[in-house]
Amino acid sequence: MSGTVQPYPVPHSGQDVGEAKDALRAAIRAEREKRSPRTRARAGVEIAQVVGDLPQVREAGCVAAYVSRPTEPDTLPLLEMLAGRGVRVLLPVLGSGLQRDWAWFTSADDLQVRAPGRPPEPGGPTLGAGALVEAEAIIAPALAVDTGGARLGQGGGWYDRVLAYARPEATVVAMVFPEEVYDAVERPLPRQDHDRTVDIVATPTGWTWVREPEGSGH
Ligand SMILES: Nc1nc2c(c(=O)[nH]1)N(C=O)[C@@H](CNc1ccc(C(=O)N[C@@H](CCC(=O)O)C(=O)O)cc1)CN2
Ligand SMILES: Nc1ncnc2c1ncn2[C@@H]1O[C@H](COP(=O)(O)OP(=O)(O)OP(=O)(O)O)[C@@H](O)[C@H]1O
Repeated sequence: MSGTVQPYPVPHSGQDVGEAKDALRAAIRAEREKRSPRTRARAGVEIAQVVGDLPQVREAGCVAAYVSRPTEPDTLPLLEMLAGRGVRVLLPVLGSGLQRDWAWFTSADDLQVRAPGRPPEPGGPTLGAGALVEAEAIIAPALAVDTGGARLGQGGGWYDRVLAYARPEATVVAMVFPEEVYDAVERPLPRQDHDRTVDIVATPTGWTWVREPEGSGH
């Protein structure tokens, strides 16, 4: 057992949804700090298998993904698996602010932290925010996801904004550690109007729909 817990800070009176999100982010980040580099590396290998086997990813010619930061599940095994299959992989580029842009994954060696605190980024030409329309599957980072599709991110609103460029039928897959999947009835994640829901949550141990697939009749 990893010994990690599922934080759910009790909201106090007068706290708004944004503050509740921040309290939860802080608690989940603290749990993430406790995982060893070995656990995180193993999670990366396992989650690559899980996500790589998703039918929506197997069928995709273009996938948008991201380069993990130190406490996130490692995404490099997934990036290399997809590239090895000949899938085109879009990666976030933040530019000087938190601008939303994309560039193609070419190789692990090309990924570099280009500003302190930022995720590693590819060095190739940027393609504009709208390049996301190419992706048939979108793998998004998250701190937590609930079983109703709510996603808690790092708090920049980057994905909430950039998902406006996704094609409507693209499948959005959030990747988290198993303890970060929340029951939408017992422990719903704080949610705001601008929050974009995700379709699938993937962890190193498996994946599940968190939103009814189109045409499921529900
Ligand atoms: N791996 C990864 N890539 C991602 C995201 C993510 O959550 N994880 N994002 C999800 O949306 C976007 C980037 N979001 C970001 C949001 C905030 C900061 C940020 O505040 N950075 C601070 C330093 C923070 C630190 O040191 O930890 C800074 O730039 O000053 C950076 C990226 C796109 N790429
Ligand atoms: N579509 C949007 N348009 C304008 N502002 C937005 C939009 N989405 C998010 N924001 C703003 O971005 C900030 C962070 O949003 P939120 O807390 O939902 O981030 P997050 O989804 O956790 O982060 P990220 O997507 O970067 O991982 C909030 O102040 C919010 O008002």
